[in-house]
Amino acid sequence: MATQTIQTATDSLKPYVHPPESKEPLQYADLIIIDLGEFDKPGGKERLAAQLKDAVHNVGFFYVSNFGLSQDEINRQYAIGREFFALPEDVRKSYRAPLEEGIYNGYRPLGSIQVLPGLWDNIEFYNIMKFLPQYEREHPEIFRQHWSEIERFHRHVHEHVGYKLLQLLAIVLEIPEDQISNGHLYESNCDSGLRYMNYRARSAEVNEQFKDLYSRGHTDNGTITFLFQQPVAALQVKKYEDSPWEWIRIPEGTLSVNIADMLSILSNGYLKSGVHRVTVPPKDQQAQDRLGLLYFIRPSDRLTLRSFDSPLLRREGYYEEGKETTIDIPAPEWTRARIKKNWSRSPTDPNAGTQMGGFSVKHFHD
Ligand SMILES: O=C(O)CCC(=O)C(=O)O
Ligand SMILES: [Fe+2]
Repeated sequence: MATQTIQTATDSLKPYVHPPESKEPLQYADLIIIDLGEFDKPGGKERLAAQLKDAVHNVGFFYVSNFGLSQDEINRQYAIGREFFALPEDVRKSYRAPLEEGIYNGYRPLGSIQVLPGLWDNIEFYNIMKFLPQYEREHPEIFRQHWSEIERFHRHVHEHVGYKLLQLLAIVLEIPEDQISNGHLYESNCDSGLRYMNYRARSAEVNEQFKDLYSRGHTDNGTITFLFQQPVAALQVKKYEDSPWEWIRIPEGTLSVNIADMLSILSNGYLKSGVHRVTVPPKDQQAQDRLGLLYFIRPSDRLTLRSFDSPLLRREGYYEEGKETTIDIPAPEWTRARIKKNWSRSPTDPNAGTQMGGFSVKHFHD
């Protein structure tokens, strides 16, 4: 995607200005940065894959730089999100997604889920699924006004950033380079999408009741998650089983990436689904709402849900002939089943999870 300024004379979108960073001394996680500018250079992919190997096996989180979107292009998406969340609640709710079917296409209202028993979340988001006829639905004017710009952004994240990372993972696993990306083609059926996300600030008393949590420790559904840079600290990662929760500070010009459950399932746990949670921001940031921008890549019905037969996994003892994981259902059904579960699980169930096709994932890690 070109880095030209898209603002036109007729464009009424007011620029988005991010709030200042926290001045508090926070323990930030040290994560590697993968420079996608190297990807097309001779030997570049192989060098990047070698650099990535430890992070995707042991941590599940890393950053990427030079991913082909300018700060201006990203900030315009934040500005669109800001306008949407400023709409009256009844208008936002009139675009509700079919959540009970496990589909995030449209609005997910504030307070949909109990974080702790009796305590409803302060999260709302709006997802735009792929720009394909099967995902069309009514959208608020603010999105329609910028529809082609959102489509370019959406496709770029999926087809350029996403495909490249899925190729690097295939190189790490020593399987054909396009094997994973072919199961995630933009034109295929899957529930990937761009998410504008808003956490409404709560009072100090309410934060205390929630044990300072915005969302509990979890791994993500789907294949891979991208989180665009913004300065309000709240996301924390648990790098290793025995490490403390550390804050994520996404450096300017980088994107945070986490490995999600499907890659962990298909690699029999070799690829680590990154464990993270969202807490109340530090004191100097907690009075304001927190606007986020994310893109979720989910597996398509073209992805065969069978363990990757990878020389690396064989060598490392993660693949045993005859004991491969095989899930005999289309991948989008798997990811929808997990979302559906959010509407039926009990907030007091510490072992909430999704089981299907002989495989299960835990919903909480805290
Ligand atoms: O808002 C964030 O920083 C992370 C959100 C998240 O973990 C999620 O939506 O799965
Ligand atoms: Fe998450």
